[in-house]
Amino acid sequence: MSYLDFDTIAAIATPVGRGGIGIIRVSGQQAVSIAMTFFRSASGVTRPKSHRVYYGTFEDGKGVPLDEVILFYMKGPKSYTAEDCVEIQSHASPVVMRQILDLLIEAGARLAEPGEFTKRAYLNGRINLSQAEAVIDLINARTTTSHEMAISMVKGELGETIAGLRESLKQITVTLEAILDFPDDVDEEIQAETIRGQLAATVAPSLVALIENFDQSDIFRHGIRVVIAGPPNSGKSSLLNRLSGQDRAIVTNVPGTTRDLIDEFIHIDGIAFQVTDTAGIRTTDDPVEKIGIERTLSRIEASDLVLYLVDGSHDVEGEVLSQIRDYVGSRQCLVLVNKADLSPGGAADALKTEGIEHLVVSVKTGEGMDAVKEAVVARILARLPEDRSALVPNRRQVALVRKALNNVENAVEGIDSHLSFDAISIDIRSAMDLMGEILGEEVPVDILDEIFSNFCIGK
Ligand SMILES: Nc1nc2c(c(=O)[nH]1)N(C=O)[C@@H](CNc1ccc(C(=O)N[C@@H](CCC(=O)O)C(=O)O)cc1)CN2
Ligand SMILES: Nc1nc2c(ncn2[C@@H]2O[C@H](COP(=O)(O)OP(=O)(O)OP(=O)(O)O)[C@@H](O)[C@H]2O)c(=O)[nH]1
Ligand SMILES: [Mg+2]
Repeated sequence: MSYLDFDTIAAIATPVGRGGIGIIRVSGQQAVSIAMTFFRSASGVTRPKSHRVYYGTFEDGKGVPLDEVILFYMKGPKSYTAEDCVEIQSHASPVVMRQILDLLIEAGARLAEPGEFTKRAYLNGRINLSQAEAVIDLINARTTTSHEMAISMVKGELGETIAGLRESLKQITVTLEAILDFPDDVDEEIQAETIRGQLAATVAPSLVALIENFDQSDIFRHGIRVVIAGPPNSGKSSLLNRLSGQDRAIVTNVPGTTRDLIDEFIHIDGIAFQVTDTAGIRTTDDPVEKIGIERTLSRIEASDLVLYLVDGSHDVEGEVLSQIRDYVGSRQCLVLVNKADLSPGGAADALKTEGIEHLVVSVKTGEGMDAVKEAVVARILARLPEDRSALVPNRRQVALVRKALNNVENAVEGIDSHLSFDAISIDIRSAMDLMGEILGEEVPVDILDEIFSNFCIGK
């Protein structure tokens, strides 16, 4: 199917609401004739030239101007969709834009589905599927880090790697077929060794690297889960408020104030964190507080990092100390000694004696808070690949990469256990097909629809 077979679509491409300028986009063979039905150029132009902008008015069916607009024409295939594209730039009044869109539809355009412009760029062969998927990640990126990941994909670097892997697998298949066709002409032992080498030393490690990049960067997508924990009254809710810059959680000097989990999303250095304030951990008979403490403990289990806060103006109880020892030994945990503005109790000394590293802070005055943020980021970055622009597949793609790795490992085992070349060839072929599916060459229609339905209308 070529782009000539598609109908002409139109949509508002900019967010709905009042603003400076809004864009209505039209794509397809009839884009120019449909747009020119209502556009009156100030200089009298009736046939716009490609990659030129024209100033004029957009008129309703009766010749009454709706708005002064700019019309921009990109002739296919040199356009976003690789089809003829016309953009009408109007004032961003929802009323005006809606009327322009309605008129375009009256003139023969169809309202575009979510993601349909990008889908056409893909169907018309301008971009591959992983690039199209990256466009949506780019739009949805909430942090500079997830934006970096998406932009490298829009550029198509992941696609190049996958295409390279597929090419290697194809070479191997060709070799295998030659062996099958002319079994007498080749030394099977030597060929099998060569193929094994390629699979184990090149193809498999590349697939493993993609999976590792996904696993390591996955926390960037949903936000890193930080739990603030510690005994009652140590200043946990105050810390949540300080980090989020909002008066989010209730703070009182009554121990046991916080009962439920309180979540806030914050950004530090372009990284998204989900910070959770929790009920102070202590032995209690209060049934409500008990449930709160159970929730604290299970949230700690699911966290990426614990900020364990103690009150520095007091001593630390033995029970608390042993809990800190447990946490520090078994997970990512940063110990904070709070209330540095008050005269010190024994907490910091007790931790020092135990050899437990900690930061001294005052949530109230803000003292030491920059060091806390730095330490949090350092702990997280330590778990990530050095190369922040490393190629990161998305969830759909990594599932296919995992399957392909499985095939490749089967093939290697097959060679080791002297399986027939026929059997090995089946695994290699299926790995090859999976690479094609990542690039979008053999994707079932329902999966395609699902991918593009995650876009917004006009993209
Ligand atoms: N007004 C406007 N701004 C926009 C877009 C758009 O479609 N319209 N974009 C989209 O949403 C993004 C830019 N992306 C684009 C990607 C490719 C092409 C394009 O025409 N590609 C052709 C020709 C390239 C060339 O002239 O060398 C090609 O790749 O063949 C245009 C925009 C962001 N800003
Ligand atoms: N002087 C001083 N007081 C603080 C500091 N941080 C918190 N506080 C006070 O300590 C008390 C307890 O603070 P919260 O933030 O409610 O403590 P919490 O750990 O959430 O307490 P629970 O919810 O009961 O577990 C409040 O009176 C705060 O104003 C600090 O850095 N210095
Ligand atoms: Mg609290």
